[in-house]
Amino acid sequence: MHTELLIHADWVLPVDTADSTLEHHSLCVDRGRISALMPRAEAEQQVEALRIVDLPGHALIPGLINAHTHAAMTLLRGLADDLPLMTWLHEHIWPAEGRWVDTEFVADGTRLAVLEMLRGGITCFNDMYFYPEVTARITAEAGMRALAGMIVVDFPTRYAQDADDYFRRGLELNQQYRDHPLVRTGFAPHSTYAVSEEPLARVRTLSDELEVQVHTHLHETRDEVVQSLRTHGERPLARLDRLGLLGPSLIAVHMTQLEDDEIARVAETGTHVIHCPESNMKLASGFCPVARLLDAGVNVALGTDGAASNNDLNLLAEMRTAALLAKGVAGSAAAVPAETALRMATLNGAKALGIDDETGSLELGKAADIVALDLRNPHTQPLYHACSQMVYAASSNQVSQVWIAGQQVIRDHEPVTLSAPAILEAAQGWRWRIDQ
Ligand SMILES: CSC[C@H]1O[C@@H](n2cnc3c(O)ncnc32)[C@H](O)[C@@H]1O
Ligand SMILES: [Zn+2]
Repeated sequence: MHTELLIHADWVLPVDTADSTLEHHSLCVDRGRISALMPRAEAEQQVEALRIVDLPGHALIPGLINAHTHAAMTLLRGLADDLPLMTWLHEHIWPAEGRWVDTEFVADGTRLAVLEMLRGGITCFNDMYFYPEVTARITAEAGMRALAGMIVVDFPTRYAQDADDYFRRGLELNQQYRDHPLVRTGFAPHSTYAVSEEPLARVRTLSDELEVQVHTHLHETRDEVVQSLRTHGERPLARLDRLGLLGPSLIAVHMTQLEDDEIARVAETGTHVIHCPESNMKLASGFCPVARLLDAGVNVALGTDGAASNNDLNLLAEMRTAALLAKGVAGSAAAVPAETALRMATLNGAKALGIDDETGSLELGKAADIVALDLRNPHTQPLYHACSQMVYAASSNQVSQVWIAGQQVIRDHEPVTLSAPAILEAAQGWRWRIDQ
């Protein structure tokens, strides 16, 4: 058998239905797709490869999927910390964005985010930010996957003047990336408090028509729910339900406030939930009841949120936090075991973004989105269980190789498609411009 690329590793965690950990296995990659997964001994006998990558002491996992972020906000990392959500947004972040966010900001911020995410094993992200056409271009240039958000908010910004303008720009983006192999688009109305019902209804109609996902902040804080009850006499989830937005196309981010009947409704409709544990803790937003959602059959994936509320874009760390926090919230050490955390960071993310036929696991025919972690570091030795080691002990600087659709984007810890020095210099420039 001939293949373009053959990767040997000590462990392969494909995120299959059995949560397998395969020892001494090899992956074949051809024309950007996984063409075989077999014991190394067999591969050495049967496979002739153009390129062989031997990774002793490494584990291979599917590319991580950051299911909620605002990539360009890397340039606001550390600008305003230790504040609750509404103070943080209204008094710091939105004024800074009003003053500074333009196409150059989004290009430089997204490049920094893409560099950080690729180095940490993230191969795909779901983004919500101004100038998504810039985010999409930078991402495609780096060879990374993304779902670029066609954003909608009620207020005018430098990006768009009114609802019609937001929709017009979003739809242009959707057309532009219709057949792109890596970048797709989805609607991204910010929240039920920043987007009124007429544009939300339009999102519903257009997302059905275009068959795209809808990505929104929902039940992030108790205050959001209280305000909605006061103003509309309904909880935000109920408003979206009334507008017909709950369903497998909805990606609901945060969901820290949920009654039992709401969990049942989310499960019944197939709505996806994105858990952002570090952002929720930092902004003191609340705790998403992850174990209860999973028990109810809800697809729960992981996101970092933006770097201004986290303050990094590290999904390996988010996996660990999610696994630990779930145990505390559920009062059960069995809540969110390591295998579940890895699934949430990979296949569940792909399901939420509607791309699980393409990525999210190391299975035959799927795109070769592959991450190799070097587990020979002192803090990941000795090794009893590769998955547990990865979730509870590994750090993102152990990511040594990353492939997306078969293209290597990180080689020996370094980016292949991006210039790190130029990106860091641009970020430094913004730091002095924004906060002299
Ligand atoms: C319309 S572009 C996205 C918008 O969302 C803001 N944002 C970043 N993080 C959060 C969060 O946790 N909750 C609500 N809004 C957030 C970001 O600053 C942009 O203005
Ligand atoms: Zn967010």
